[in-house]
Amino acid sequence: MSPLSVLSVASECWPLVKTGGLADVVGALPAAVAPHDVAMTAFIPGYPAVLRALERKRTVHRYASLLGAPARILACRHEDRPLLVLDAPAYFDRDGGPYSDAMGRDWLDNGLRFAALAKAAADIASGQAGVKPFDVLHAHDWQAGLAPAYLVYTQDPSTRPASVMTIHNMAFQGYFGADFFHRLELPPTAWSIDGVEYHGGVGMLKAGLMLADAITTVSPGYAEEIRKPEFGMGLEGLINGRQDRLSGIVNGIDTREWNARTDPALPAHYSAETLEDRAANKRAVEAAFGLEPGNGPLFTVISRLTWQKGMDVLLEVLDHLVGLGGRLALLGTGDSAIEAGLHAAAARHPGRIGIRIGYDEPLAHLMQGGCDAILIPSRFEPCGLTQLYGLAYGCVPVVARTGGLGDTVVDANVAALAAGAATGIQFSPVSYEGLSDAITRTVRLFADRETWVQIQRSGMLTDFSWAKSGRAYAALYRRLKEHA
Ligand SMILES: Nc1ncnc2c1ncn2[C@@H]1O[C@H](COP(=O)(O)OP(=O)(O)O[C@H]2O[C@H](CO)[C@@H](O)[C@H](O)[C@H]2O)[C@@H](O)[C@H]1O
Repeated sequence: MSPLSVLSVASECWPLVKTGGLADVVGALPAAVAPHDVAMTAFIPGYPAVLRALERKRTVHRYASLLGAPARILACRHEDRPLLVLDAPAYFDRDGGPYSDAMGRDWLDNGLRFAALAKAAADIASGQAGVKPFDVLHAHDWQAGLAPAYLVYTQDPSTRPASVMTIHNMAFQGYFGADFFHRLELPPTAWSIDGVEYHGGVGMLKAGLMLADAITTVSPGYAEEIRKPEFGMGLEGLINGRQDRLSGIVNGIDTREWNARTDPALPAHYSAETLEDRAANKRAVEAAFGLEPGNGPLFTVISRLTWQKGMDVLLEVLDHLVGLGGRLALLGTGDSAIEAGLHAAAARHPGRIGIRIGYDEPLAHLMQGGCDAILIPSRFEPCGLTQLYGLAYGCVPVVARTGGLGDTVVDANVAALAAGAATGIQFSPVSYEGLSDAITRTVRLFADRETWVQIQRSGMLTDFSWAKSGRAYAALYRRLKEHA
């Protein structure tokens, strides 16, 4: 059996470019599916940092005009895997982040930038951009949402590859006005409710969900939730209509990057058998955040500071957390009102609450390796990775019972504790009462050392690697190829 070839297209890919969990997953997938005879090539935009980081790039295809601007497809190897990059200076040669300028303002032409990525992906996957055709095109989130549409409307149906659309976050849909349609170089038939049209404009995620051969999301729990209006964000009707194409495959974590035995960001390495060695990491977190020592749990939060992540509710419970003897080390960026609230809380509780506004990958590793519990009060969470990193590092997750959080953390209820199966604390609803009760439970459990260590160990011994999910993606690709 020859390996199945898959082109995975996304706007982020760890370690080259990352703003959130999408990058972790896109970066880890090629290695996850490789043992199952799937050869995956990632395809990402040529942001300046990406082009700088890559060596020995060769041009495999040139566009005089890709949706109006010249572009090249570059091929290279990165971390021993094939990688394709869209070098289109008019779209991607800019300072700032992948989606916004240095001030955090979204680029006005984000629709066109990522439509160009999607169109190039469809050309590559179909063998029209200087490389061999692929069996399957796997598109991630709205930025790649038009790729299945370009396959359907611009490629020969008898030879085009199968497609998968993965939802990492339904809240971002890539919606643009009707005028935008004329920039896409799609045939008029694409302007239809069964195509890219959505509420009188262009829906990029909607197009992918409507036209891909299969839809996945990143946990079974979220796959169920998005069928309901509270979570479907307007797309629940479409999702229900295509339910036979939908499945939930839970994210794994890259156990080479996240390994407490070897992590270069940790002053002290440890395992489930040597948890006492974490103490040195805790001292390092306390020093980094200006925290006084204490007997209660040291909580951490590593998050985008947004409504999705329940960070407004976190602000409400901070006095309660400190009142119970807890401390908090928080790392994040996001809404300015939430950042201001955190600064105020840190000023009220010096030595008890320390915050770092910004993005810092090594610090995130240290916090998982030194703090006692990670708070994740998300209102919705397609999968969530920080609870998985917490499990792997003995940093007990305290999570809202939603989406992938509910699927991956075993609540420390009486039965689970008796069975030695508990790995964290779940709570519901995401409100002052819900979260403050969860913090109270955590403080009590933490005081019972034996029980706490058992919870930490059970988490660390859980299999959160990509093994199972890599197999599930490979099986899906294979089914699609067979039924193409
Ligand atoms: N300030 C900071 N400094 C350093 N690191 C930081 C950071 N803030 C966040 N991170 C890191 O960014 C990642 C966040 O991943 P999540 O899965 O928790 O959420 P996100 O909403 O970005 O992802 C979306 O996609 C992923 C992938 O499918 C889903 O798991 C998730 O539910 C969905 O919302 C983690 O690796 C975390 O450590």
